[in-house]
Amino acid sequence: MTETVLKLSDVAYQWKGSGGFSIEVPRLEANKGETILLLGRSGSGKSTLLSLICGIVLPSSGSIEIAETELTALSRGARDRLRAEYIGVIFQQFNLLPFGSVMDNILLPLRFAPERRKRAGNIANEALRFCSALGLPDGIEHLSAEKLSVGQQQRVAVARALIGYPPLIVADEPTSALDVDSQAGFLDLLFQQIKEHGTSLLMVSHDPRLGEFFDRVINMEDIAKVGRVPA
Ligand SMILES: Nc1ncnc2c1ncn2[C@@H]1O[C@H](COP(=O)(O)OP(=O)(O)OP(=O)(O)O)[C@@H](O)[C@H]1O
Repeated sequence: MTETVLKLSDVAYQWKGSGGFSIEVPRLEANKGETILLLGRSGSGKSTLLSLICGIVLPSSGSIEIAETELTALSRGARDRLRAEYIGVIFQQFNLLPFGSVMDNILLPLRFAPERRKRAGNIANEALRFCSALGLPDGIEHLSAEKLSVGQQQRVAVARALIGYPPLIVADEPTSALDVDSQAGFLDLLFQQIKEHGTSLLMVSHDPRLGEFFDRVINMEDIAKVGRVPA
């Protein structure tokens, strides 16, 4: 039987306030090991959908299951723990702690996720293994994140998302700052790592050219109905 890592049914959400953006997603699923590119124009609700999937905001109705756990039934603290255990997140701006070392940054999600920490084994060795697999230079683990180039920050963000092998990686336009060649190189590295571990990937972009790298391409307009709450 196919394992479902992510399952949304009849999800509805609206940002507060008059004229607030509203979104309805009848159905979205990701299977174990599946890579999905979610395409949509600016303002189509891609980041809002990722915030729902990550449990940062709660839908007003509907169901969101992560690794077969119903996210909407959990308290805020329990949702944060679920996210830390089961989802590796790569943000658009990478969100590294600027004064933390590369090692601190990579190990950060494990602080809040005891199971994931256990899965990672020897965590310092794992962090170094990811640095090397992602083409980062030896010794970089001691540098503070603010001293890194954009490309290096991006690789550290990937190592941080992958450590401890969460079953789902959620990435919000991680290639938007890169030229086309660097984008392909970045996706190669990311895919090598996730394919080895049967990790699922949901990546958001507005660039349809990236579609060839993914098992499935989904357009926001095909899965979501969006609008504005009348003022
Ligand atoms: N924190 C927030 N508070 C209120 N409204 C918000 C908030 N974040 C997003 N929105 C609303 O949701 C709409 C959709 O934004 P969202 O960031 O989800 O789209 P997107 O498809 O990710 O866009 P982009 O490609 O430009 O990042 C926006 O037009 C905005 O009005």
